[in-house]
Amino acid sequence: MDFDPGLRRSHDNSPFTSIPILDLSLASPSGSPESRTQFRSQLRHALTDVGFLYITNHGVASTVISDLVGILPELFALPSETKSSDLALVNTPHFLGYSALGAETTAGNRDSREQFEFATELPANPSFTCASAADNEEASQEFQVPLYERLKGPNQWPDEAKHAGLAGFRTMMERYTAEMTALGKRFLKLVAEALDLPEETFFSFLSEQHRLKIVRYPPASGTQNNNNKEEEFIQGVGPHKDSSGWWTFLLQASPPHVKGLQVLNKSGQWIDVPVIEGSFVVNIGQAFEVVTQGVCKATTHRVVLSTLQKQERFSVPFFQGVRAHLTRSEAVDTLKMHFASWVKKDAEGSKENEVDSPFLRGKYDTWGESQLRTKIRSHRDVGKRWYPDVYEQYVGDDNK
Ligand SMILES: O=C(O)CCC(=O)C(=O)O
Ligand SMILES: [Fe+2]
Repeated sequence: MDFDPGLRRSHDNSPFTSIPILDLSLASPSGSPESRTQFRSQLRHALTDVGFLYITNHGVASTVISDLVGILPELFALPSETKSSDLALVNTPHFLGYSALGAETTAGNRDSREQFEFATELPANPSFTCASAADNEEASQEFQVPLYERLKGPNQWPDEAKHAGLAGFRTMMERYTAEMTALGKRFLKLVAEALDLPEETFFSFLSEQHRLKIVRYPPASGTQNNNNKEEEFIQGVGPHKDSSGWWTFLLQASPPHVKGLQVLNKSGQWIDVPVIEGSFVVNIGQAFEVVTQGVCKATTHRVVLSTLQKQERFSVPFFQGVRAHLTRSEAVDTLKMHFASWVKKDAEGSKENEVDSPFLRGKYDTWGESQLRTKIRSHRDVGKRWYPDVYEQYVGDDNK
């Protein structure tokens, strides 16, 4: 299927002022050739000029979404002792579990959110479970498995028998994870096509483990002097590019009047990403930017909470996992030839396609190790307890 190469020049240099909405039903194999061509060109624009888009008619059953959205308040209503002790992130080496409000900082400021992290349910690697067996066979095997494999493992599930409101939670989450895994792969085929690549090109970059966060932003309260008459904004999560996954599929799990998510355009304006019911917000992660030579950008975004709105906000980002043993040279070289002409065209007179990524700048050759470093640096209690051999090294390595 050849695509008009002229469209490669369609890079529109004006900054975006809204987020494109892509109707996945247009891309259906049973659709007309015209609608599929139209879809490809809209998707290409979103990929190369925005880095963010909504998808509608995505095929995920609405009950799978509404069941999950309905149960989220119950999850956060668990006693704080249960959240911060029984389900705490520090309980396991997999960075799965609960982080309390204020535990995270982004862009130098404290975020105002609490969250549970879950992932595709996987068994813990057996070679890491015999910690003290220094001279037996299993222990010698331990050295053959990279430490980052320890990021994979089982979830910490709340006890549904003890908390009636959470009945069915695990089933709902597993169903949601399976649906998002499948949607993610369907979507990557469309992305590959829109970039003139064979449809399965991006599958070889994926991991078996995808991660999801369930996030709650509490209602914002203003400073005492202001008496809440003037609008102030509190940082829900500070400006960042998504660094932990290949692509992010975000469910804004609050009603449309609850605002918060914003995306930065090239002129430095923050563009609102309002809730559109029945949609997912989809955005590019940094590894994808590296592999596409900067043609598809990971775009900066943030969540701000208005002191006038005073409403809690829920969201569920699904981070499609990147294969942990992906090396820097593989990431950079695999599609270099394909994107070379795109890069040249866009680079005329500008440095727009230069990629600045912690993975490329860092000392560690694999994606897994670079992720492990980032996670240990942001959750030092987990690092100290479970990764004592590399803790000092990672914490001392700033990689600015
Ligand atoms: O809560 C949101 O809407 C966005 C969250 C986000 O950007 C993230 O966790 O990476
Ligand atoms: Fe994000």
